[in-house]
Amino acid sequence: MVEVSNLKKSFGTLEVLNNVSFEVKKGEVVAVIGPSGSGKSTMLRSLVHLEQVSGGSICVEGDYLVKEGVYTNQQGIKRVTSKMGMVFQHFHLFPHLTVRGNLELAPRLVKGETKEESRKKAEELLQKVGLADKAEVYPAKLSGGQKQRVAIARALMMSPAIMLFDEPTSALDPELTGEVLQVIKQLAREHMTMIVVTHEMGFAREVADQIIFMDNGEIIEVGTPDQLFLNPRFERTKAFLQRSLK
Ligand SMILES: Nc1ncnc2c1ncn2[C@@H]1O[C@H](COP(=O)(O)OP(=O)(O)OP(=O)(O)O)[C@@H](O)[C@H]1O
Repeated sequence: MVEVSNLKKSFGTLEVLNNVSFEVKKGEVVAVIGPSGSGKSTMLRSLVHLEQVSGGSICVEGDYLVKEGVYTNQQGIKRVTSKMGMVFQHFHLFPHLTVRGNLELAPRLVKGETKEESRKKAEELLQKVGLADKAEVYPAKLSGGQKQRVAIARALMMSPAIMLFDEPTSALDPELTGEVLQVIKQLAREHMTMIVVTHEMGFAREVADQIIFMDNGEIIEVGTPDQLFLNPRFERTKAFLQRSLK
């Protein structure tokens, strides 16, 4: 469903992605782990064209965003990026809109949905993330966990084929991470295809079909959670996990 090959990206002289390649199959949950600064966010942001890569290919459902370093046209970029919903560490909600307004804006503007259509969908999704009673509330009145659940519902409003999460719980107090992880787990049970950059090792182990371990702009090891957590062959991941879990 998602094929990434030989991605390259530098910021000035700093090489941040060095020949990153991986594949995500339909319905799969892929967790991306690795030390701070290893290029995880940059890789994820590249998929939705928030970063421009200097080489490599990104193909989603057979549609290329970039092929061997050459980007498709504007229309193609829109088509590919609209297949993906992105959730950021810091929520990025519109502060001047209510929860309902945050959810309904893009479907109305981008997809031309009617008020009735977008309202019905917003109500269903707020129910799904446990915030049916917050539709008329402004983001400032919500906890971090609630804001992130709104951000997830907002991304789902566009009916993406794949959801991307960039450290969705890193900005939350520990007692609020559970409610957000529960929503992501529910999506996994519904076979939503997802790529989740995370420092939550327990979550990665429980939910992911594949774990990608990145370090220094490279994918070092890829495997199932059991392989990465238990098999002595995956030495570098294990050393990282031991440091993280201390
Ligand atoms: N816009 C930018 N300009 C310059 N350097 C950048 C920019 N964005 C990221 N970097 C650098 O690229 C490297 C990779 O950053 P990235 O955020 O992708 O890492 P990460 O693995 O997601 O880290 P973390 O877990 O801390 O979020 C870091 O050295 C970072 O400082």
